Amino acid sequence: MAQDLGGLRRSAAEVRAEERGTRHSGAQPQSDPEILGLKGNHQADGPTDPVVVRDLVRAYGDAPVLDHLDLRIAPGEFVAILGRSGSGKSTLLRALAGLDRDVPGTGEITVPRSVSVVFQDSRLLPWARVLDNVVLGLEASTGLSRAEARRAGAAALAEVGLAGRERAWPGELSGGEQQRVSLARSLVRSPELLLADEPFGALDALTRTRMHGLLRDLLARHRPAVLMVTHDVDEAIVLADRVVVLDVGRIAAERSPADHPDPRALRAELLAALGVENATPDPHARQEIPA
Ligand SMILES: Nc1ncnc2c1ncn2[C@@H]1O[C@H](COP(=O)(O)OP(=O)(O)OP(=O)(O)O)[C@@H](O)[C@H]1O
Repeated sequence: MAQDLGGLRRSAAEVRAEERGTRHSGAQPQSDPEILGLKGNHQADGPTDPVVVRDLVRAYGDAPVLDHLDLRIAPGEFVAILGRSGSGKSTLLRALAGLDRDVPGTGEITVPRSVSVVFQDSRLLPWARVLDNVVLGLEASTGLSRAEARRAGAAALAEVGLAGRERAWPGELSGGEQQRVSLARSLVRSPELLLADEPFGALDALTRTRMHGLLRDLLARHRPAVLMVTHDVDEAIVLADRVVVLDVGRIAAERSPADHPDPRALRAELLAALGVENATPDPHARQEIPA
């Protein structure tokens, strides 16, 4: 048995573990029978439980990529993760998704029962029509009938502005439309936690801005907690309740845009935490983090 998780095939062990509960405890030793993540100390958390990362360590070789990291995400909270290339952003996201079984480490992660992942590339199956991509695995994971799953999938496509495109092939859609399908595929599963790894990183500026508006609307309706990795400081400020800067696997700065008195100063503070010295002076110009 396998289940689709935002485009990822998940093993039976992962699915069983997820059904049992929501708590997993760091990377597993290679010989562990439940090596595939979401294992150990499981508890049936309710829909209002936060995401908790405690003392998380991940390392490739000697150098820690995540260095005793603590992070908490409240239900419905949107946390954006910024950091230079190699600072551990994707490693953190993969740990929360339970996709880092091959990475040595320690620590504890508690996530809600229902987690969806969106990546920079939409990861749609090219040989399946749009609606089939959205509902793939949905019956098995939710207990919906085929007709109910397809109705829910069509409604999700309508929510992302793609009503009428159910029978299109992914290759017939633009990059932005493909990301909309990817969002629909995630949201139709009513996730309590949405993990997004540079979801708009491959889109042009105008499409990206439109996607920001769409995402905000969707989140206002669905209210999952969100952890989004991005290279775009302004995207983080615009979308997130809290912006966290990672530096070599540690939190170097945290800011809540809504509480910050001055957006320009906030931007400058975040860029300074990222080690960007000559920031673009115009706050409306996008500021990407150099590698
Ligand atoms: N499978 C792997 N094997 C060895 N090292 C790895 C592996 N995956 C990641 N790393 C290393 O871990 C560090 C953190 O990687 P990670 O992908 O989490 O960084 P990131 O902050 O997401 O970077 P980017 O912004 O470039 O995507 C990097 O130094 C990277 O080279």
